[in-house]
Amino acid sequence: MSYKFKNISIVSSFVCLWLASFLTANLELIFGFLLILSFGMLHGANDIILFDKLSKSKGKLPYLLMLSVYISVVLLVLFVFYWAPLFALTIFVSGSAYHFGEQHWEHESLKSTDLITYTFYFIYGLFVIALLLILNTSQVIAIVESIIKDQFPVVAIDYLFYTVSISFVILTTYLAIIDVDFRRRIWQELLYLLVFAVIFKVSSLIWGFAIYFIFWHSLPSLYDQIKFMYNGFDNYKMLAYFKKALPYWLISILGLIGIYFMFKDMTIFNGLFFSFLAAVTLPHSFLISRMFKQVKKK
Ligand SMILES: CC1=C(/C=C/C(C)=C/C=C/C(C)=C/C=O)C(C)(C)CCC1
Repeated sequence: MSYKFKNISIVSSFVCLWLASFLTANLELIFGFLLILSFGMLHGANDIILFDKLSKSKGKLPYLLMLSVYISVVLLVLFVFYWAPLFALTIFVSGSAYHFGEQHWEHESLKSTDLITYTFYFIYGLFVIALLLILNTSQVIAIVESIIKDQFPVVAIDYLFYTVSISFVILTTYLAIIDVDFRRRIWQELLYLLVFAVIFKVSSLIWGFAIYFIFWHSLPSLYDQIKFMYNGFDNYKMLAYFKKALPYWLISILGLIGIYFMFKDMTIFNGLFFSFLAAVTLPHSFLISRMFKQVKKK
């Protein structure tokens, strides 16, 4: 993550942690969804424009073609969620893990092979997700069971957490041995992980997820995307990004409001919401990874 953002992320996290000390569970849920639906969704709302920008370097693609490819991928993921939900959930969590890790570490240019670097992105992201899940097991189980429409054992989350923790310790130790810069940074990064653990433990699942997702992922990603799309960052460029994103964002919000009023049950809504999030996250993770690679080539 660009270091410009670290201070904003840390201060915002502590403000939200302080809020958690007196907000009721219901208010945490409302504010959590407000954050996810605003900045969280916004950071993915320009994916089609990003697709355009990434493909332009190779030759122009018609807008309708890109839109159709994008919608087909989203529908395909939703279809897999319907037919093989556990498989789809596993792919979603794995893709998200890589995506979180890449956003967090991309700016650090680790001095290792591509394979180790990409594996580290994945394991770091999965460690953050596993931490969130193991500190909120009962709420997670309710949502996962609503997605897979079957029982889900708590031990699966325990196994995930312990396996990922061991892999994370091994990889981190290895990188600390071979890379001096990484060795210098790692204490600060471990401290952030401790802050995440406190946030996830004290907050409800959605509030804890929202704090990480917005302040440690979406805002830094928005900054990187604006810099990439407009060759720099200032208030005008930010506004231009928001204007472009507005129609896509509105369509998604209206769709989700529709789903909420169709079911009016928070557990079913959570299940559908995460399936929807997964359907847009997989193409999003792919596009952002391509964006980072293109920036590196420049
Ligand atoms: C919190 C949570 C889950 C994981 C959500 C993830 C991993 C979201 C990732 C979103 C991304 C990466 C969005 C785009 O940038 C589960 C496992 C569904 C269970 C219920 C609670």
